Amino acid sequence: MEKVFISPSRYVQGKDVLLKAGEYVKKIGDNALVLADEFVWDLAGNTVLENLEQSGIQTKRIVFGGEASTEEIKRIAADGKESNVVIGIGGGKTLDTAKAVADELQVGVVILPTTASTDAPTSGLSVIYSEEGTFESYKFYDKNPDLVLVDTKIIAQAPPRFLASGIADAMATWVEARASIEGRGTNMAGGLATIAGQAIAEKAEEVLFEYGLLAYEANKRQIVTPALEAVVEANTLLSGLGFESGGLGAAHAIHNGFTALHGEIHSLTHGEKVAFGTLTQLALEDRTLDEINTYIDFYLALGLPVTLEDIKLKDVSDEDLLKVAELAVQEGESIHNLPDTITADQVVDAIKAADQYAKAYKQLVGYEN
Ligand SMILES: NC(=O)c1ccc[n+]([C@@H]2O[C@H](COP(=O)([O-])OP(=O)(O)OC[C@H]3O[C@@H](n4cnc5c(N)ncnc54)[C@H](O)[C@@H]3O)[C@@H](O)[C@H]2O)c1
Ligand SMILES: [Zn+2]
Repeated sequence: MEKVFISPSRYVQGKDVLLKAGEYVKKIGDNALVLADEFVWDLAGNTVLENLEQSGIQTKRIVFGGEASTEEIKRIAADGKESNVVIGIGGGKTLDTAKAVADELQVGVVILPTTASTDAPTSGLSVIYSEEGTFESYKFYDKNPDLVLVDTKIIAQAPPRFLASGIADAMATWVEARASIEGRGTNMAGGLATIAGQAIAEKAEEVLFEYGLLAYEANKRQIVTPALEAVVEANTLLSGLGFESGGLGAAHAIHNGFTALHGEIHSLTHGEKVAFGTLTQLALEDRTLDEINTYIDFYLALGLPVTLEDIKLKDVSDEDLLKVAELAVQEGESIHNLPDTITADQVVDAIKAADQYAKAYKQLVGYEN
């Protein structure tokens, strides 16, 4: 199989870069379909819209309903017949929907994340859910976004929980890419990982261990610091390129399985569920005590969930865990990139092991919730 590496055409990051939206977007299109949810329209959308109009770009304002579902994509695409560029402003689901609409209309796409909560901004794919929020599929595109514009001032003002979630999503990147590379798995670009894909995934983890906690503190004070800039880049660019061109493994497959359960687990962010999925993958892979404890310790410092209780599954039944595991090992899931053949039974045991290891660690260090 050949090696493949893909990426967005342009990535711009810095304080107040949203105020340059018009300047950058006009190189891509002059008639924009602009998508954000109600909250993000007030937060940043209206400012961007004004800026685009000042640059002579025609705009159409769309309110995103909240789920990256096939129905929502169709509804929005029907409004975009005259547009030659789609702009998504907000969190992962808005951005995924914007990419899908742009693909449907076969026009350019610009991504303006207002949080660093996921590595969705740079990828050439969307994660599609049912209207009820259950994972359905990955939808792949011919190209990645034309432009990703990341305003660190806006991100510094978002809740720290979002940054921590993005750190968790980005911490999964190297754990999963390493497993996929060891298993000669297929990356999200449809090939083997390049040296670049591998190096970028590995660098994401290095930056996060070095600056993650400093950035989290900066975010609590809503300030932009070099550490925050580094972590926003690690969560967004390094993790985005790293997972897509490095390869996914078990953590995301297990996350996808969890989305099928009902109840309180739905109040968790994508990154929070991925954090537990990552600990589960480490247990599945037979990593050492030291290595596993390093991750648990880092996650606890960031307020991330590490046990089943933390992900609102304290009393989960074996039947539900088996359901999660069966979805995680279904055909086409990224868990099959791992070197060994993984069964649902092994996934159930790994989930319980991850839960138990974290409980033991909390007890060891006298951690109190
Ligand atoms: N396509 C990809 O490559 C990829 C990668 C990772 C994750 N994802 C997807 O991303 C989704 C998760 O995204 P998410 O975690 O960003 O959640 P989300 O998109 O579901 O929700 C984000 C929420 O945060 C709010 N928000 C946005 N900016 C804010 C700000 N600055 N301050 C306060 N609130 C703000 C929004 O109004 C929204 O309610 C999942 O569907 C996941 O599958 C996709
Ligand atoms: Zn993710």
